Amino acid sequence: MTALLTLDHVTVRFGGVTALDGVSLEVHEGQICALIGPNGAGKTTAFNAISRLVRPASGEIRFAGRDLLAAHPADLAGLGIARTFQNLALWPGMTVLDNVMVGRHARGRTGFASSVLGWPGAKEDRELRARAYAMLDYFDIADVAARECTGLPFGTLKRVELARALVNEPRLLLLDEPAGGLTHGDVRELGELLRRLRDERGITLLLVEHHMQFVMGLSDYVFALDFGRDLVSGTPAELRDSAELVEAYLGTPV
Ligand SMILES: Nc1ncnc2c1ncn2[C@@H]1O[C@H](COP(=O)(O)OP(=O)(O)OP(=O)(O)O)[C@@H](O)[C@H]1O
Repeated sequence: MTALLTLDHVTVRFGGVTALDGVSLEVHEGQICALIGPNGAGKTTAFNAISRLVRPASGEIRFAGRDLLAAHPADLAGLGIARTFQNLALWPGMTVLDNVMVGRHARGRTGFASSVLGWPGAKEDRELRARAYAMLDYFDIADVAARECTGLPFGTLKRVELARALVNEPRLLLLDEPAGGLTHGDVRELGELLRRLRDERGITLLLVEHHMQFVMGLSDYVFALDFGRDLVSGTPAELRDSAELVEAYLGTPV
């Protein structure tokens, strides 16, 4: 299997705090992988390093054979990487459709303003609109396309964020706590949806998640961090009885 994403001894420091300390991991094409670990373990920092929001002090990050640390952060969408955020990063006063269309501007020639404001002239704009609708349809939320995000149920907004990330047709999707704040039923549906994304669209997924049952039921491979370091990694079956993992979570059974 080919590694799509590789972190090789990545260290990130914030002043005197070492948030990541020589972390290494490999995500293979077509896998659903999870990054787990107690609060402050460095999971979000790892995501931020991959997304080029923070710069590692040392180490390498490679994506599809390219040195990601040499790429400009604005190029990530073009390279095929998309992400969602722990706290929804949607524009509340904009419609669902416009929020999804904004996700596409990084790849098209049509600018941000013309995408959002609907300036004329754009064959590309019409195609973008059609793509955004298709994504909303895929996520079963096409009926709220014209609604403002304000006031929509949290589970729906999570789907809007997913649709926005996917409208760029990424190869790798980074999901920061996708199950956070969802109801039991929403979590189950999300799991099915993510599996379909992998199976039907070939998208590789890396998620940061605290919901252990969700992680262990969904992932092909799991990486656990603790205090910014690699703790253990393996398939959910391999990790189920991991003493290190149980200890890291202070005795909480996983
Ligand atoms: N911008 C920052 N400035 C200073 N310290 C930071 C910054 N971001 C993260 N840290 C520190 O780095 C460490 C790792 O934080 P990080 O948010 O990556 O952990 P996490 O595993 O995602 O935690 P959680 O599960 O609570 O989201 C923590 O000690 C945190 O306080």
